Amino acid sequence: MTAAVVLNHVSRRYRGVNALDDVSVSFADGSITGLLGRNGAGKSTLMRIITGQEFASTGTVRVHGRNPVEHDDVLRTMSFVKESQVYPDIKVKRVIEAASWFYPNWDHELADQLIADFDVPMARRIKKVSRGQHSAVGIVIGLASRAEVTLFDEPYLGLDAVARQIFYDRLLADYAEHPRTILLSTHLIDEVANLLEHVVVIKAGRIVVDAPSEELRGRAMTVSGSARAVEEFTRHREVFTRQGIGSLASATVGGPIDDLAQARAREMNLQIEPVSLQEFVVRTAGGPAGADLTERISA
Ligand SMILES: Nc1ncnc2c1ncn2[C@@H]1O[C@H](COP(=O)(O)OP(=O)(O)OP(=O)(O)O)[C@@H](O)[C@H]1O
Repeated sequence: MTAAVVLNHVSRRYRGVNALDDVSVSFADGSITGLLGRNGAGKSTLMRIITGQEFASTGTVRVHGRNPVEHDDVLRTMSFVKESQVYPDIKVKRVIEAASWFYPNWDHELADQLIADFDVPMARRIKKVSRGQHSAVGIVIGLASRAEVTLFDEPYLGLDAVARQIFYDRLLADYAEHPRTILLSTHLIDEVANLLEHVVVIKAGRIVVDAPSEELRGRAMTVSGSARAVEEFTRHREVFTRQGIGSLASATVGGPIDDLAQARAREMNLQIEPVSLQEFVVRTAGGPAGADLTERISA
């Protein structure tokens, strides 16, 4: 698979802050990647650098082989939807119309469908719409632009659960018909877990996980049951966390767990489940509790 976006040894320093620290990563053509990490990890900075809104202090960025800040036509192949987007004080209808002029692959039919789906108030001034409606306008533009590289940075602040599900459904349906490179940064990890083909986790400006989602599913498992059985089963395994209440216990251990061990676990009445993507990210991008797991995966 060819790479649509390639970053090589990119660092971004603000006064006293290393927002990105020697980041080398690529995003494949025709893939949906989750860009995950804690507040302040560097996700937005990475997206701003890819879309030419920010310069890297050092390192190189290429989008389809070219430097986005030097090529206006490369910028038109990218759509960047961010929660903090500021629009001029005009009607929503005009905001969407302006976007349709900018993006060469704009799909009017899809835009109309999304406007109806999200019940976007087209005649209202953009500065007067609700928080969720503001997010919906960004989503309409992000999807209808059908840009070769589409970046969603926490795109749905204020959107209710129904509207978020509509976003996921429309994104998947349109992506299936028109594959492109999609980067999605969000804190609602379990909601998007099934959408993601690839996961990149950033921690304090560094990439600590860069792997296909499928591969992550087996990397850590939770074993639970009687405290004594959990203790015995995990004795010779790598254990990341342990919890216990009375005679019950659970432990997160490194995977995968082979068939023989699975059979043994069943005999001991233990339950084995893969950790959810959200738990996985909490442990890899989190604080001291996740330190061991982080080291293992980034090694
Ligand atoms: N213009 C700026 N000036 C100074 N520091 C900045 C600037 N922009 C970002 N930073 C700092 O760089 C770091 C990374 O910020 P960034 O916005 O990329 O994080 P993020 O992962 O997107 O966080 P969140 O999930 O909260 O949106 C933070 O410590 C932030 O305070």
